[in-house]
Amino acid sequence: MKITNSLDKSKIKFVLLEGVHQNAVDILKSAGYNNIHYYKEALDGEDLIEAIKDAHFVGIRSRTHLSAEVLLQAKKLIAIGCFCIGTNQVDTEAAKCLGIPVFNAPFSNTRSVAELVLAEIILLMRKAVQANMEVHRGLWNKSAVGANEVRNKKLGIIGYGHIGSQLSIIAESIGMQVSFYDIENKLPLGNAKQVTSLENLLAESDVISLHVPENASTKNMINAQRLAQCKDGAVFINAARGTVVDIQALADALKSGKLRGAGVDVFPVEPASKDEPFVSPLCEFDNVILTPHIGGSTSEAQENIGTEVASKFVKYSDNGSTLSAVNFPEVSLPEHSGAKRLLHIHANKPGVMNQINQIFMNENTNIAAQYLQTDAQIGYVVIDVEADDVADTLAKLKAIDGTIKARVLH
Ligand SMILES: NC(=O)C1=CN([C@@H]2O[C@H](COP(=O)(O)OP(=O)(O)OC[C@H]3O[C@@H](n4cnc5c(N)ncnc54)[C@H](O)[C@@H]3O)[C@@H](O)[C@H]2O)C=CC1
Ligand SMILES: O=C(O)CCC(=O)C(=O)O
Repeated sequence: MKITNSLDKSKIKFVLLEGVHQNAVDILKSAGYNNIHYYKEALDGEDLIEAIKDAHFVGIRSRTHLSAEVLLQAKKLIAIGCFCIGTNQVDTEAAKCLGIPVFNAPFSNTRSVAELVLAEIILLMRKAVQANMEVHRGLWNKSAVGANEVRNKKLGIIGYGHIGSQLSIIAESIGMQVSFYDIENKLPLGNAKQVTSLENLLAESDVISLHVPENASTKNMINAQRLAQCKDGAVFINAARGTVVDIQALADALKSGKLRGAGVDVFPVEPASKDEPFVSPLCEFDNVILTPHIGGSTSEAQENIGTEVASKFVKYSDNGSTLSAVNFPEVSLPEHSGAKRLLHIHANKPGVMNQINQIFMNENTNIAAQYLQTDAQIGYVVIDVEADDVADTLAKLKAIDGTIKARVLH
């Protein structure tokens, strides 16, 4: 009989929240994981803790908040998957210190966001958003005043990453002149130009679009002072994160007529479900497109994300690979047929690796391969051994001072 020592696949519990794409479920099932608990909505508070307290893998989108306190209650958690780009809804540092890698899908919905933004730019520049509201109310106000083509207009992109750079290309293809501001030096695509002053970008652009992540440097990056620096009559788009813009300052800039209009997909506080009402000072404006954080919500994007993140779960569960984890030492591993694979996550302090290797020396076990990556806080070592039964070895590894997690793979 083949001894495996590892957890039976049927016992590995996956909790998928926020209606992630069916592809994710299919991929897990085809890899032999059938213990899948699927929720259409986000969960919070006690409901969230109850759902994930004995889960090994948790998949979320942007609405579920996994704080350090919540993670501490999920004692069996092996990995988290954000079925989106942003990982700001997870305390990724706390997860790392608990030995939990966080995976995401860094590209799969970027085209969808860029397309939505482009559509909003055209509609807002044409005043078609107000026109739509007026016609719905029975008002036939046929006018060219304040309506413009986007051809030859200046688009200023803040954050020239995966989304900003794609927007740059498609906006240029319809004749816009693109400049961008980014804290990093970026290769300008097409005829785009990088500028070093955010103030100048705001002053020169007919349209401003934000594509930065949520972090300390971007919190309220667009405030009353920055909005005052914008060109009169500019269009303003935020499909990045709600915390990047002072929402009251944006409402004031719309009320005063400083801005021609805005497209806003993300908000400082977003309802956790469709049962909660949406409240915002932006609701009163006809010249503002408000969308419920749907920048990445297309069939194409969700299907790709479902495949990408579920595949990362399977890879980590079956093989131990942490490639592309956002918070964890990255190890890309070959197959381990013919060997038992032990995974050990530990505090990165002197002596731990010595103790690990000592165990194998004392047992006289042949190490077929060893892979180690560390960062300032943790070390992740993967050891392939030629042995049938590693239950004792695993117990000894778990007993080493500084061990965060240890497991053996199928
Ligand atoms: N509305 C939606 O449904 C979606 C929203 N997003 C949001 O869009 C953000 C951007 O996505 P990607 O382009 O894929 O990210 P990315 O990481 O590829 O690009 C972000 C860019 O912002 C730059 N940046 C960071 N801090 C900055 C600062 N203080 N000033 C100027 N530039 C700064 C970075 O250097 C990088 O080039 C995500 O972090 C996410 O929050 C992403 C997908 C869907
Ligand atoms: O579609 C989602 O759930 C979130 C999209 C998003 O904001 C992201 O990918 O960062």
